[in-house]
Amino acid sequence: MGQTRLHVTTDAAGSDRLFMALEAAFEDDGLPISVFDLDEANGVKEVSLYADDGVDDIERRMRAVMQGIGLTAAVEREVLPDIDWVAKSLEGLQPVHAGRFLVHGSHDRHRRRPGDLAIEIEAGLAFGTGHHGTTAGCLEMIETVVRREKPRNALDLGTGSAVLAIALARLAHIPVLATDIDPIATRVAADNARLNGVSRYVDARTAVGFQAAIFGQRAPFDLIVANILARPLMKMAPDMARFLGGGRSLILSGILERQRDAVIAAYVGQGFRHIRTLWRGEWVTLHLKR
Ligand SMILES: C[S@@+](CC[C@H](N)C(=O)[O-])C[C@H]1O[C@@H](n2cnc3c(N)ncnc32)[C@H](O)[C@@H]1O
Repeated sequence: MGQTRLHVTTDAAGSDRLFMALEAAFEDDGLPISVFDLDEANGVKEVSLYADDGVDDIERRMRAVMQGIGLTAAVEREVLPDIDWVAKSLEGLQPVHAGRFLVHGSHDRHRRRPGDLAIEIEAGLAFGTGHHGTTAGCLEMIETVVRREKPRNALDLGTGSAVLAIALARLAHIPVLATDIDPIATRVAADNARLNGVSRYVDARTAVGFQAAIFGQRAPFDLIVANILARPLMKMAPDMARFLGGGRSLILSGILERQRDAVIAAYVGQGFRHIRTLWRGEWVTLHLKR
C-alpha cells in the first residue's frame, strides 16, 4: 500500500509551531515530517506528515496536536502512488555544487567538470541528494575543515545516503564510520559508497545515536559530522564530547536558524567553542571545536 501524506497549509509562524509540536508528538513513531514553502513571498507554508499505516489514528493525533497549540486549519490527505517516487523526482533534479563537490545522479555523469569532486547518488530511500541546505552546508564545511586539519578518521552520524561520508572519503582518503538509525539508509549508504568507489573507506552501520560498541572501538574521531535535527543533536552533546578527540572539529546541521543559539549553548556546556556558522535558507550548519 502507498504512503499517505497528511498536510496542513498555514503561515510561517503556524508552520514552525506545528512542526515542533508534531516532532515532539511523533518522535517515538519515527514518522517523517516536512515543511515546504507554498508561497515564499507571502509566507504560506505546508507542513506534511507521512504515514504508512494507521492513517486515521495518526490524523486524529495530528488534529489533537493542532488543537493543543491552538492552530485551526484543515488536515488534507494525499495518497502517494506506490511507485519509486524518489527515483522519479530525482530524474528531474539538477546536479548540486557545494564547494568543490558536485552531487549528481547517474543521468548527469556527463556534466562533471575537471576539478569537481563528483559524488554520484542513486535515487534511493535515504535522505541526502545534496539539494537540501543542510547537506550542502555540511559539504562546504567539510571541505574547509579537511583542508585545514587533515583528519585521519571520521564519523558521519545520521549518514542517510552516505553523501557526506563519501565526500569525506573522496577528499581525505580516510576511514569513515557512517551510521544511521534506519537500516534501509545504512544499506543505501553501503551501496552508494560502492558506487563511488570508496567502500574500502566507508563502513556503514546501523546504530541509534552512539549506542553501539563500534563507536568506542573507533574513537577518538578526528572529525564528526552529524546532520540530524536540533533536539537529538543537543541530547548527543555529551557523547560527542566523549568520542571526539581533543582540539578536533565537529560539524552539525539539521538546525533551524532560531535553534542555533540553543544548540551552541548545549555544546559550550560540554567544553566546545563555536568557530563558524553557515546559513543556507532557514537552515544553519555549525563548526564547533573542543
Ligand atoms: C537529514 S538526514 C541527513 C542525511 C545525510 N547525512 C545528509 O547530510 O544529507 C538525517 C539522517 O539521520 C538519521 N537519524 C536520525 N536520528 C538518528 C539517530 N538518533 N541516530 C542515528 N541516525 C539518526 C536519519 O535516519 C537520516 O538518515
